[in-house]
Amino acid sequence: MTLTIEGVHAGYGGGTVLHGVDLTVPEGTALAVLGMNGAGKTTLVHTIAGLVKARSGSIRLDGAELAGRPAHRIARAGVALVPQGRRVFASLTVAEHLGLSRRKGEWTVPRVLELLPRLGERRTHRGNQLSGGEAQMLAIARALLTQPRLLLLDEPCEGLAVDLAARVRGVVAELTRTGLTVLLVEQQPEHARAVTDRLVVLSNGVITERGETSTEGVSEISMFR
Ligand SMILES: Nc1ncnc2c1ncn2[C@@H]1O[C@H](COP(=O)(O)OP(=O)(O)OP(=O)(O)O)[C@@H](O)[C@H]1O
Repeated sequence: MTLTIEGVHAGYGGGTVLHGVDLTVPEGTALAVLGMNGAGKTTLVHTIAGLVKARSGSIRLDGAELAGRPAHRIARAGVALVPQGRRVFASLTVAEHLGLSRRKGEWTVPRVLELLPRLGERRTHRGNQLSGGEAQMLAIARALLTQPRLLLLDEPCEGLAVDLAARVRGVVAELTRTGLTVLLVEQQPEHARAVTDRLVVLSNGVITERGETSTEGVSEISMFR
């Protein structure tokens, strides 16, 4: 499904964090949102998921307006968020997590475990027994079992060792190949380049750069703004 965001303002209490964000992620492509700490990246994905209310503007999934809908209805429309910091339950096993998240659809537990085999080996482990990389894989698995059409990933490689971060990026790239639409929040341009088609830079709640991730590298992004 294609995500189209136009003129979105959002914030907390009296403060505004997003000052008119516009972006499009065509179906089956991946867009990276880069930006410094505090730029508003998490606020943006939370606003898409309905966890933060858009004060104005439009957020559409294949033309259907999501802005103003409650989070559970946005989830039902096909939007899944893999939150920053994974948020797995310490006392639940991997199998229990998967059972809780499951909805009927093309992403079955066996299919998810085929994509993320390490989780299969860790089925009986509890959340607090998982490594950071395993917890991240579990967070992705949970999101997939909700049968998303748009996957929002908030800094999935944060805090992971280099090899595990590369594995997570490989999984994200694989998901895009299955036709999922992906919006990836990343701090590091070279990580974004490995898995996304395009990128935007968010700075103080506005998009200041837009580019394509070329094979020559993000330092030579072809600007199309
Ligand atoms: N729940 C909240 N209540 C009030 N202000 C918040 C809340 N969450 C975030 N903010 C503020 O909104 C601004 C943007 O934060 P946000 O987490 O969206 O940035 P970010 O780009 O995701 O940063 P990071 O890379 O550190 O995760 C910051 O000034 C932050 O302090």
